[in-house]
Amino acid sequence: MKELKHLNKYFKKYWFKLLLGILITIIARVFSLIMPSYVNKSIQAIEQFMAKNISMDQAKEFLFQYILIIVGAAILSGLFTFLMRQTIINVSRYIEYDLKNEVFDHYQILNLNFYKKNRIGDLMNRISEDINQVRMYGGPAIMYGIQTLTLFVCLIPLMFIKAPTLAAYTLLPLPILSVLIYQISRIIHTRSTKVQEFLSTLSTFTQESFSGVAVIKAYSLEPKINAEIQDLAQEGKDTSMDLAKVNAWFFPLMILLIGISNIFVIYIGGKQYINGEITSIGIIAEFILYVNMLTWPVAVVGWLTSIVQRAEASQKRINEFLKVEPSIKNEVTQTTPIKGNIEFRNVTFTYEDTNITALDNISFKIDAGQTVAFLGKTGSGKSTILDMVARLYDATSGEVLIDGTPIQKLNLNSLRSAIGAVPQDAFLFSDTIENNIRFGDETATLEEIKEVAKKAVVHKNIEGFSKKYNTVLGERGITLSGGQKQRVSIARALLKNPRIYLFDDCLSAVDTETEEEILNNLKQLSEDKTTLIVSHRVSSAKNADKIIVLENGKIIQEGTHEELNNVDGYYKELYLSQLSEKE
Ligand SMILES: Nc1ncnc2c1ncn2[C@@H]1O[C@H](COP(=O)(O)OP(=O)(O)OP(=O)(O)O)[C@@H](O)[C@H]1O
Repeated sequence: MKELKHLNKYFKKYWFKLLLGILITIIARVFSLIMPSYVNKSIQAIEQFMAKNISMDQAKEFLFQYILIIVGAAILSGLFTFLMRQTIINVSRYIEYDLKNEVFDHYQILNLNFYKKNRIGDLMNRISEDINQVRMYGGPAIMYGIQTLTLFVCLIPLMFIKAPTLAAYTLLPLPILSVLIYQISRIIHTRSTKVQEFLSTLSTFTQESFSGVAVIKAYSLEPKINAEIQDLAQEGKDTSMDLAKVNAWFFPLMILLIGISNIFVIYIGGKQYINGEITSIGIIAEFILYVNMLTWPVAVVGWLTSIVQRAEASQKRINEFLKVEPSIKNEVTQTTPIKGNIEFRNVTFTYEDTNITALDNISFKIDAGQTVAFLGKTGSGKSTILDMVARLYDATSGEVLIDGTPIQKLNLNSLRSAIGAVPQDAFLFSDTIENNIRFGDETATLEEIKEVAKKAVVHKNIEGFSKKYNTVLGERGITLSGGQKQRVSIARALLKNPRIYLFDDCLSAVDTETEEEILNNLKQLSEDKTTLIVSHRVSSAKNADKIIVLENGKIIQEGTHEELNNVDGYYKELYLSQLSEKE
């Protein structure tokens, strides 16, 4: 129960509803207890009439009264049962909602490293399936727990007062039932976990098959995929059959044990009646009803134990993630305006997971408003520099300064709001093109969106779609070409109108003419903004105020296009080779 303590704050938050729910549960159970004793009384009235102790009219009157009480109690018990679900189950839904928000908010503050270490499927499972298991503890477990407790506390003493020997025999098989249900629940749990795991494997496999359908078709992999799916389906069938087998035991066992208890009541009760130890057959009827009322709660004791165990295991998995501290924290509460001066002072950065030193003692300065291009072979550390400016990572040693202040001393939101980043692999959401661009500025009008799309040279493409800016992208909509995606992504950054632009190789998929046009537009728009451009093309870099060439995380060349073109080295070679390619 240690892990489930995490939920106490939510129980405190909803204490009133919870308490009300518990009270209502008790009332609902107490009303349901009225019926059996009035069934007993009704039979006794008939016995009295048969023994000619009371007249027909008196018997009818008694029966009428008792039936009214039984019906009244049943209605009230039903009404309170309804209210019980409305309170306790609602509380569990509120807790589920709060917990999902808590986990999601926490996911959002965690850094990229966290997402690299954990699989998306696992993140999703913890926020959906695990929270659902925990909800079972916060709602149904409490509700059935209180119900069972109330029933035990009220009913067992009542049974012993009415007929102690009969009570003892009636209750005898019930603990066995509880233990059996507990054992079965445990087996069901293990097997259903296997089914869940299988479903997760199956959905990952099918999702990948659909996403990679183009590759599958191009390489004629259909037979191979079909064979794999068949193996998976066979495995799925086997695990589901295992579960079905054990599930099939649940109700027959309950019915068997109820049957045994009923036989005890009839046999022992009958003998006692014959011996004159109990006065009326009504008591036997009353006890049969008690047995049936007790069976489910007794079974529930076993079931509840397994619910609590599952919830504990799930909460443990949730807590594992909740305990992960973000390595990049916002330590500054007041906003910090950003001008756009950037300085790297002896910065070294090693990726934790791969141990690759992407930047090795790098130093450079960029003044606000300058445009700087980063060139270098693949894997030389260019993207890492941009990620560090956006503080997606902190330096392993050395310092990154923005406007002369160490980056850690800036408000993280102020910093990120001042940055318009276009990543290497532009990501667009399954939404309209208009909304995808609007991410840059939620308040922008369609006209403003069109304006930036024109600057990113994608407006004409968008106008070419039948639904224009209303065209839905992604799974349910059309797929943009690589170059169109990049340009929509640039439009999004332009709309943000930030102090610092980070363009990470974002023109790689557009032809050189369009690249030229976009670069000219960017030049005008980013006149007073600090602009960092990562590229493999000299054409994207040559107009920059400064060009930095990297190799294995070190700066090997630095200067303007003219300066670097006058010395032998990486830049000049690249320029000449790209020039001859163009010709
Ligand atoms: N998230 C990451 N986790 C671990 N290692 C990484 C990560 N990102 C990059 N690296 C490694 O760091 C080094 C520098 O990568 P980086 O992406 O900065 O290079 P790049 O110059 O931008 O390359 P490209 O031109 O291919 O985009 C590479 O060796 C790469 O494998």
